[in-house]
Amino acid sequence: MKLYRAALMHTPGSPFAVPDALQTHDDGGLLVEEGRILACGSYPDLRAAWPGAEVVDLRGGVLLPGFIDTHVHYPQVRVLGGLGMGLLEWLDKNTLPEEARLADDTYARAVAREFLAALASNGTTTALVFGSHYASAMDVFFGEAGASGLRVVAGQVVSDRMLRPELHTTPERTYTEGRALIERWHGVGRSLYAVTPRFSLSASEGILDACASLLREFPDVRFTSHINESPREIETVRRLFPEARDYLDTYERAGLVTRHSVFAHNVHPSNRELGVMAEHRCTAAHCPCSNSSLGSGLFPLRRHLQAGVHVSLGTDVGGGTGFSMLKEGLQAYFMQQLLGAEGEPLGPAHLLYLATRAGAEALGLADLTGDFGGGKAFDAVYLRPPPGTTLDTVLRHAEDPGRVLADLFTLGTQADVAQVWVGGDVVYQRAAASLEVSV
Ligand SMILES: O=c1[nH]c(=O)c2nc[nH]c2[nH]1
Ligand SMILES: [Zn+2]
Repeated sequence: MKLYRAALMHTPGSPFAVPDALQTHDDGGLLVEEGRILACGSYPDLRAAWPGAEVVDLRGGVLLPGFIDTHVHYPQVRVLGGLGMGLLEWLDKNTLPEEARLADDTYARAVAREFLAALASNGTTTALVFGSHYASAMDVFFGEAGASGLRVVAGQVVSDRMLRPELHTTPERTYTEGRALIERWHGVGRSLYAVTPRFSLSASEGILDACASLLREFPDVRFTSHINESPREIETVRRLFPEARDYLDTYERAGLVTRHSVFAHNVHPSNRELGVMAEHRCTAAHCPCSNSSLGSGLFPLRRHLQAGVHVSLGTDVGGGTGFSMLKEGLQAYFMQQLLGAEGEPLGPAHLLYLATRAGAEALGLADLTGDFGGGKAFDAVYLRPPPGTTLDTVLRHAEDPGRVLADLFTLGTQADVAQVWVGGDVVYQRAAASLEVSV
């Protein structure tokens, strides 16, 4: 049994629903046994109640629940930085040529390792991962994910038009390859499967129906895709699906809008779409860095909240600008500021919730991860800025926990991530002398 001692913060509830959702302990303790949290509270109280527990002294930094990235592309890590393009040009010129390279398993393995290492070193402990178009690259990915210790929900991406021929499949292969991957990987270790048509623009009704067959056969499997990202994309989908009422309807008619569905972007939804998303309790994964970089638009967070649609956060690497969920939270804040009177004012508790607990809820994993509640897995990120950095200076002068959290989102980077645990296992440790001091 270990007692981790640090300043700690988490959001067991939603700050969009309750005012005191942020819980903090300046001198906090987390009691952990076999990777599970037994108790979370003030260190002196826990120390008195469990005097025999081994103390891991992490004072000087802040312990947060591990970040949960609900939209990030495995094959795109090497093509980050493709600036100056809108979505469709960016896919065509920057991204799809790279995705085609994952046909080679050796290449795919190197990319998978880079991708998983980047998640862990940024403090992300769970991710909903948009996969590769190639089934073999997904076998490689799930194998590497198991070795990394991270929680991943991932699936083969399927498309049968409008991309490039080598990335296209058929409804039959969508079903047979998807089924084999689910049987091999869903529920194995910390991995789960997500059925993943790329977007309706690149998927015929046959492909969407094959996806629906997989979901009917494996009801516990998750679903993810893109929606309502850019005006040109939306217009193309309208032309491709003349019968559909709107973009969501292309998925809805196939039976793909469920509690297990996570739709990335949704920057330009209609009120009807928001109503249907709320009714089915699915999630919009907001990706503010990607929306800014690709010029997709300003996410209408308030309209989602007013309609009752659940919202989580995603980095959308490589349309986004990196793996940091701290940066993503800050950009979400910026975008609401830029919306003026239509923006939803976000405070540090909202940012932490969006980067952690909201993702766990989106993925149906809130009983397992997303906060430090008793019985949950010890999935955590320890942020400790190197001495002399601006964040280090600012934190020394922060007057209350809310301000500490705001400072972490404003100034925190990958360099401030000192250690990361999943289920009590260390999955990342910054190169330096060990930070664990047993007393
Ligand atoms: O941000 C995005 N990244 C992608 O790779 C993609 N594919 C379809 N639509 C997309 N949007
Ligand atoms: Zn995406």
